[in-house]
Amino acid sequence: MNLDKVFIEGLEVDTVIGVYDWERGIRQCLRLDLECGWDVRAPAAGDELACALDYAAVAARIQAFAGEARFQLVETFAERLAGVLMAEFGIAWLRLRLTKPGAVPAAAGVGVEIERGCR
Ligand SMILES: Nc1nc2c(c(=O)[nH]1)N=C([C@H](O)[C@@H](O)CO)CN2
Repeated sequence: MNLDKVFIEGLEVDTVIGVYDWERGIRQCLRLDLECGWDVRAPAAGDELACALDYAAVAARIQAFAGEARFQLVETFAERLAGVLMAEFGIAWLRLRLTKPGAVPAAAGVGVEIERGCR
């Protein structure tokens, strides 16, 4: 079975995120890698944005979500964002990788990767 994807790679957003007191009053960077299952045959056939998954619109929604969010865990951020994107854009399947750079200084990155929905 084919699974076409629309992806956004390395999107950086600022948000309030963290479990410790010192993290509650600052904004930190999260880096997102998102893959969304989306059949591209119809948009490709018509060469029309209307039936495509508009990655610019998805990126703007992620930035707005991050701007409002105040979660403690990256798990919560990922889970809630996945729900918003699936509901608002009609995405049936997605994989979201969330990196919190610098959280563990000795590591290049730490975070979570989740996969939701049906392929
Ligand atoms: N599984 C997780 N572990 C940790 C998280 C998290 O969100 N998920 N967060 C922290 C702290 O906020 C840390 O990032 C501060 O440097 C620790 N562990």
